[in-house]
Parts: sequence; structure tokens; C-alpha cells
Amino acid sequence: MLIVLSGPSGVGKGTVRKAIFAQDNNKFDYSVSMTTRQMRPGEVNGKDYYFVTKEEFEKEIAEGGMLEYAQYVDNYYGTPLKYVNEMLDEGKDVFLEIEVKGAMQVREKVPDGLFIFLTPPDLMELRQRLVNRGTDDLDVIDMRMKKAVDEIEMMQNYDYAVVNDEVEAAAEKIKTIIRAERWRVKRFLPDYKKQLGDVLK
Ligand SMILES: Nc1nc2c(ncn2[C@@H]2O[C@H](COP(=O)(O)OP(=O)(O)O)[C@@H](O)[C@H]2O)c(=O)[nH]1
Ligand SMILES: Nc1ncnc2c1ncn2[C@@H]1O[C@H](COP(=O)(O)OP(=O)(O)O)[C@@H](O)[C@H]1O
Repeated sequence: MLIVLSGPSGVGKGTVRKAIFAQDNNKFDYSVSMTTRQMRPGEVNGKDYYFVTKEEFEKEIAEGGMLEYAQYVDNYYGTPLKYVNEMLDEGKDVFLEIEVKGAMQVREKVPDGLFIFLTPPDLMELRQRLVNRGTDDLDVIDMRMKKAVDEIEMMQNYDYAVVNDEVEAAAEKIKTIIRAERWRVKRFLPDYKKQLGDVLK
């Protein structure tokens, strides 16, 4: 199963994803993204991201090596296809944390993935989080808010919406959804159909 966590800029995707992976009882693997943005202090190449140059990233795109990618604030971000395919072939679940444009590309390619939209309690709180994060000037924050409203409209293309009111609670809700989704009929039927084909040979 391919699990996609997405949502508007600043809602807390990275924070909630880290809370999910901080617990070691996960049955799924995190797909490390590739990016052209600068490495921040404390980040590790290959763990937080694969940090590459613009030329290297564009070469990957040209060679068909990306499951999806998007340009976000002048940098490329994308999911390398190789690791995702390897995990899915081994029957493992893979977890992507990506912005909405990339998520929609994945929805096209993997329609039976699980798409979860992380949403803020309300727009004032989203703005407050961007202010608290302290990485942007107020005019940039206003631009991000306008973008966030467009991004929130994409919610209708997802399977579940999770309100990020409190980090641990949001992480728990997401894990509950993933557990429940494992028992969807559509995940069993193809396998039984294949077995039937083998049994009747
Ligand atoms: N489409 C896409 N978006 C990604 C990927 N990896 C990270 N992102 C998104 O890119 C945005 C910027 O990430 P980052 O630079 O780490 O900033 P921060 O999450 O705002 O601290 C976030 O919304 C991430 O969810 C990816 O592989 N593909
Ligand atoms: N549930 C929450 N309550 C309060 N602040 C939060 C919550 N989740 C995230 N934040 C804060 O909001 C800001 C944006 O979170 P971040 O994970 O960088 O968002 P994203 O990855 O979606 O851009 C950060 O300062 C983070 O600490």
C-alpha cells in the first residue's frame, strides 16, 4: 500500500510525519525525497532528503526516475521511483510526505493508494503557525496563505482529512486510518483472484 500524507504549506506535515516515525512500531517505510534546496543545520543527506544539484535532479526527471516532483519556492522536490517500487514489490507499505501538486501526480499513477490530507483547525491558526515558525516575512506569509486556500480546495481529491490540532493526536489518527485501510476488500480481492488462477491451473 502506498500512503500519501499531504496538505497545505505550514500545516505541520513534516512535524506530524516525524511524530509518526518517532515511534518504532510502524509497519511502513518512509520514502526519502530528493531536493535541490540547501541542507539545513542538523539535516542528514539520505535521511532527511537526498540533496542534489538542479542538474542532477533534471537528469533524474529526464531519465524517468521520479514518481512525482514539484517545484516549490524555487526548488525541486520529488519522490525517487526506484525505492518506492522496491518496497511495494517486497509487499511493504511506503509512506510519502509531499505537497499537493505532487500528491495529485501520484493519485493519477497509483489510484488505489491511500491519500490523507492534513488540514489546520482553521485559517487563523495556520497563519499563526507560519508566524511562529519565523522562517518567512509577513508579506511572504500572506502569499503562502493565499496559496494555502487553493491547496485546501484540493482536499476533495483525498480519501481522509485529518485536523492537525495537536501533533500527537494527529499522528495517532493517521495511524488508525492506516491500520483500518489494510482491511479494505479491494486490497484482498486481486490477490485471491491471482490465487484462484494458480489453483485452477
Ligand atoms: N511533491 C513533493 N513535495 C515534497 C517532497 N518532499 C517534501 N515535499 C514538500 O515540500 C515542501 C517544502 O519542504 P521543506 O523545504 O522541507 O520545508 P518545510 O517542510 O516547510 O520545512 C513541504 O510541503 C514538503 O511536504 C517530494 O518528494 N515531493
Ligand atoms: N499541531 C500543531 N500545533 C501547533 N504548532 C504546530 C503543530 N504542528 C506543527 N506546528 C508548527 O507549525 C509550523 C509548520 O510545521 P511544518 O511541519 O514545518 O509544516 P509543513 O511541513 O506542512 O510545511 C512549525 O513551526 C511547527 O512547529
